[in-house]
Amino acid sequence: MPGTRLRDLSEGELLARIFPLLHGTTGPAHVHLGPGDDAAVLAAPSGAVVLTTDSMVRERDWRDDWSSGHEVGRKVVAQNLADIAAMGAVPTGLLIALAADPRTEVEWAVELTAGIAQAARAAGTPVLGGDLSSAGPGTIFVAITAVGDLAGRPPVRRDGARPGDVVAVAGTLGRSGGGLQLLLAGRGRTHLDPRPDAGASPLERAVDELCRVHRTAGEPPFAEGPRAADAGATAMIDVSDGLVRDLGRLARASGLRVELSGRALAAEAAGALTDALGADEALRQVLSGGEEHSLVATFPPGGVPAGWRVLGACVVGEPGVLVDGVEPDVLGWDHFRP
Ligand SMILES: Nc1ncnc2c1ncn2[C@@H]1O[C@H](COP(=O)(O)OP(=O)(O)OP(=O)(O)O)[C@@H](O)[C@H]1O
Ligand SMILES: Cc1ncc(C[n+]2csc(CCOP(=O)(O)O)c2C)c(N)n1
Ligand SMILES: [Mg+2]
Repeated sequence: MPGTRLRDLSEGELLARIFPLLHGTTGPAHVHLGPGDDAAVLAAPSGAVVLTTDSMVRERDWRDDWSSGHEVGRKVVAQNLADIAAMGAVPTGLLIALAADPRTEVEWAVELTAGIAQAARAAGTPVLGGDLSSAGPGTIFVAITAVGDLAGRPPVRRDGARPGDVVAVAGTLGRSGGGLQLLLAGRGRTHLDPRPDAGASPLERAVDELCRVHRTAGEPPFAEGPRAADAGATAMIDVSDGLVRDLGRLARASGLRVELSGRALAAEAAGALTDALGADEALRQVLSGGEEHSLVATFPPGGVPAGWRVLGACVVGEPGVLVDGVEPDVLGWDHFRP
């Protein structure tokens, strides 16, 4: 029913459109009760529950002329699953809250739910329920709460890094931030653009890749969180607001300085990012680009798991992040001081 708006349906009618999309996510045995009652009921396999919430707001976290509802759904799930992974945990369930202007097309809410369900299914995570509310003119607010389980592992916190530990990353850096730069500059690719065909130039393919990561968060390395925990990670965080800003949080919590290698960072900037943005802006995005939800962690020397790339080390010193001994001239994202 394209053109039908939320105000044309009752809450119950909208839920009747949404529930079938979630079928197939609620299979796991630890789900005692899924959506439909006042609350869901989950087993807590290892006696501790990991909880996080992360939301997206139209115009602040996405724009309808760039991203589809489906892409927003995938991205808001990725943000939450990355926070669960960054504790060394695996996700066991998701709750969805949606508040939207009644003029919003029903099709958009259905697409959002389909995107959420696709990402939930890919991660083997049940959608347990949620809430609906209306919002003021133009406003759409999507919040997800994620539940996770540590399977007996101790949580990997931000404050456990020790001098001498190695700093390493799983997943890419700067791609989402690079995509945002391209979209803001009018050089980006939106959900409305056709995808480049096989004959597209390397530049077109690079632009497409960066914008796709911006619109969806790409494929963050969720499974690397528990893997890093098992390998003895001493501290971990997902990169949501930019490498320097998020590592700065880890450094301050742990009371030490993180020294990054300019050479390692230049290697991160090589490829699609440099093809699309040039070397200087590519490096800036590696340092400051958020929303890609890669994982950075600290490991005792010799303990870096295969597939993680070393970026630097922890040393005794004033808490903060330096690149080749110099404080980098980047800020990263802050919602209240963009
Ligand atoms: N409104 C709030 N009320 C209570 N606690 C909050 C609130 N907002 C954030 N926090 C808590 O503050 C801490 C830092 O929040 P922040 O959102 O920066 O972390 P995060 O979830 O890792 O970030 P990101 O969403 O960027 O990955 C978290 O422990 C979070 O639970
Ligand atoms: C329209 C539009 N303008 C700006 C941005 C950039 N942006 C929004 S939130 C965020 C950091 C992560 O947030 P959180 O810490 O809440 O997970 C960034 C880099 C965007 N995505 N869309
Ligand atoms: Mg986080």
